[in-house]
Amino acid sequence: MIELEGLTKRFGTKTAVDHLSFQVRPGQVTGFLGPNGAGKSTTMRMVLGLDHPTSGTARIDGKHYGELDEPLTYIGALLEAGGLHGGRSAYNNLLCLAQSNRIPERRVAEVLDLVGLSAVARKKPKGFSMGMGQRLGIAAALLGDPQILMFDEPVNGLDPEGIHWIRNLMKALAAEGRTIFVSSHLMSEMALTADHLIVIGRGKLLADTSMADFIHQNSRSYVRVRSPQPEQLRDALHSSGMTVAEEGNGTLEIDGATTEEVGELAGRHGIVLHELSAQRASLEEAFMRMTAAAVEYHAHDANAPQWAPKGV
Ligand SMILES: Nc1ncnc2c1ncn2[C@@H]1O[C@H](COP(=O)(O)OP(=O)(O)OP(=O)(O)O)[C@@H](O)[C@H]1O
Repeated sequence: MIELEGLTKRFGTKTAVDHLSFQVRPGQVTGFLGPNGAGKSTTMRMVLGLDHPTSGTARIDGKHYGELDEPLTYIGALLEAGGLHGGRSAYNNLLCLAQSNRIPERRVAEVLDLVGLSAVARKKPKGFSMGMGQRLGIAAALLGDPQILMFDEPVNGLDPEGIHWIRNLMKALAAEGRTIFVSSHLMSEMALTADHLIVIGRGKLLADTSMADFIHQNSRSYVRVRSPQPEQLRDALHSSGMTVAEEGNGTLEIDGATTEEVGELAGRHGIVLHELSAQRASLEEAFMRMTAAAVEYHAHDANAPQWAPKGV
């Protein structure tokens, strides 16, 4: 388990992480979400003892990272800036790490096989594609067979096959009872991967919730209907007590109704429909609403937050 208590980091006058307290539990994938610059990487770096907190603590199974004997056997991490040696073969990179953590050499071949890099084990990572580099970083994280794994934006820049592979790997590791903590700035990606969500904005905790609750609370369901007789349809819907919003072009949105109810009502009144569909507002929209006030960089002339995926 990873435990944060009042974790705070200031860089000069800038507060990157602001009194964060939460726990990351075993047996599930916990998504760590927030806009660019929210403080996700800084938080992860403090968990790994790479940045020192201004105040507060980050503990791994009750200990600071520096107090762990052979830390790779407790926690493995894939950070954005990979720490691998480009001029040394993939195999030798992992072998160095294994030796400094008293991990048996046979484990190097095992993890290379696990991530599908056995065929290029003797090649140097400087010639690797982005996807192969990510796989090698994951092999390094898995080397000590740790119970806790932390991935910082692992799908950035990957092709769909690579994204699919990482997603399934994280789920499989969680199903083995491990603690998986993965950061992303994309709600849509996390919706497919995480069981639990921690959302931050400007270094502050905004939500700590199960994915199921987040979806339940934030996804609005409604019926969309389009008719060449919008006035008659609106009056019929109103008189049956439904809440209707007009979207232009004869399109109406009805909250809390089913397509059956709306279709049958239109039929009873002899109203022609050109569209009748059940809709669900995207989680990305809910996430953007939640973090809008906490987004660090806004677009110049729009109210919408700047939300460009990194590396795109
Ligand atoms: N070494 C540093 N010196 C000064 N400011 C820093 C440093 N590291 C991070 N920051 C600032 O702290 C804030 C949080 O950055 P951090 O990289 O942790 O955010 P993030 O949520 O991981 O964002 P991203 O998704 O862009 O990586 C940002 O404003 C960043 O500019």
